[in-house]
Amino acid sequence: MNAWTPDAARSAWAALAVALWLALWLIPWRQRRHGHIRPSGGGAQGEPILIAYASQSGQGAQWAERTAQQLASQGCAVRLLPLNRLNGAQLQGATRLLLVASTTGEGDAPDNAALFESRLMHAPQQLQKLQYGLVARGDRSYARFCGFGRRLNDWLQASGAGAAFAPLEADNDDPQVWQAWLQNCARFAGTSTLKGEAMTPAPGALSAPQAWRLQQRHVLNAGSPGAPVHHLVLQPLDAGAHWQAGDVVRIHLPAREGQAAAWREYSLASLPHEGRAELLVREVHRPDGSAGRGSGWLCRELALGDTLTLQLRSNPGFHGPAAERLLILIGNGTGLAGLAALLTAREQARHAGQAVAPAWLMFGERSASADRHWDSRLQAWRTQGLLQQLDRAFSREPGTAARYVQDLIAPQAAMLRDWVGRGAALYVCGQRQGMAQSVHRALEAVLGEEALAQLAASGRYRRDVY
Ligand SMILES: Cc1cc2nc3c(=O)[nH]c(=O)nc-3n(C[C@H](O)[C@H](O)[C@H](O)COP(=O)(O)O)c2cc1C
Repeated sequence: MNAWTPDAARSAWAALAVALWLALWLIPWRQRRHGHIRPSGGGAQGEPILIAYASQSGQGAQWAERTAQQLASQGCAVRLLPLNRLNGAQLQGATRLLLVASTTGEGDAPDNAALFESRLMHAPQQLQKLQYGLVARGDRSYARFCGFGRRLNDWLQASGAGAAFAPLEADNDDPQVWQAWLQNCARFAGTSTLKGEAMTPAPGALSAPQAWRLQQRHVLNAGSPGAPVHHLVLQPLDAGAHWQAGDVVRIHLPAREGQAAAWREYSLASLPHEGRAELLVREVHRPDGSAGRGSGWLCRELALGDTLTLQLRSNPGFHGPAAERLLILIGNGTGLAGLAALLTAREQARHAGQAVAPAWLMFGERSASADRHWDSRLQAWRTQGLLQQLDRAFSREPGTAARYVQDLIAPQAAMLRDWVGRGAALYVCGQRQGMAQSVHRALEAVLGEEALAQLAASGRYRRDVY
């Protein structure tokens, strides 16, 4: 379970967006206080219904937002917030709570709910006054389907809260579960039946499956003590593939003997104007020596020229800040792909004549001689001034030279504070366990827990970790 602040960046972004939307369209500004959303008709009395969400890539946050919009349009007072924003005292005082709980990792809580889980869910609380409704969201191809939502429901039950309706489980955006959820929420709120707007993915959230071809593949880190990292270049067979920096690709792994078809996600390192998709894929070797399903297929089995099926997935939680904002990028291993996309976007912005603020990259790998992935690319960005500062840490160097990426943070505390003081955004990409947790702690030590939480809440601290 990763450590995290009360406000995970991507869901905070979604919360800000919906708060703005609601402020503009649903309610007079003077009726909005401390996140409480009261209907313009003035029909609802008493405490607003809390709508809390746990969402990593934003789909669950969208469910919560649309639920809030629908209830507000029916005259209910609602308050929308990421789960980390709820503390024990608020919960004990609350009477009505709706929860949208997605799962990430291996049955884990999303970043914007992890703190809630670690602070509150280790033991039952006194929640006898609370009535709640819950929809758990996940993907049935994962072993721990809806793992976090199920744990949350078990804990609410153990804490004496009353389920207003049987908890629902949705395989991604399952439209039937969405309809059932909306109807249950309407009954829970005591409003007339809600409209049941179809929960199709947001425009562009997930593209239709497309055929692409494997054009190039080579190992970037020959001689590394780590597993091989492959640089893959894919070419679309048809025109019209669109994505932006921060987005991910979902690759279809065909069914084969004893194994159903599956999907695997990878960060896109390139942008569509380059006419190709670049990925970094590290070979996974299981303890029994066999190859990981996705990496084995992509790095070993697929031949150059072969076609594959993929979908492009919008990942708004990791879309870059405005080009004129200072940018601090932190990551390790194949996380460089997601960070490189953000730098490529800045390079493109500069070519388009926009003012671009400098970036600073802190990157961790194992070997100083073998693991300088994409060094020439990084050096070119330095020469262009896009990358003002490049710091690398290598963990398998002899003696005191061995450092992890998180070890780069404390020695540069003054510069980091200065950049953040001048408005820098922090983007972290790579390994969740280990790297992202340690980087988070190091950033907290330098910037302060509260300040980092504020950065997350305002969308200036974002992570794409796996
Ligand atoms: C890296 C990753 C790990 C995931 N792990 C799980 C899991 O363990 N169990 C599960 O049911 N779903 C899992 N999912 C599926 C997500 O729960 C599902 O895609 C959901 O729609 C994401 O919702 P969100 O956008 O609110 O985060 C995972 C998805 C990703 C990208």
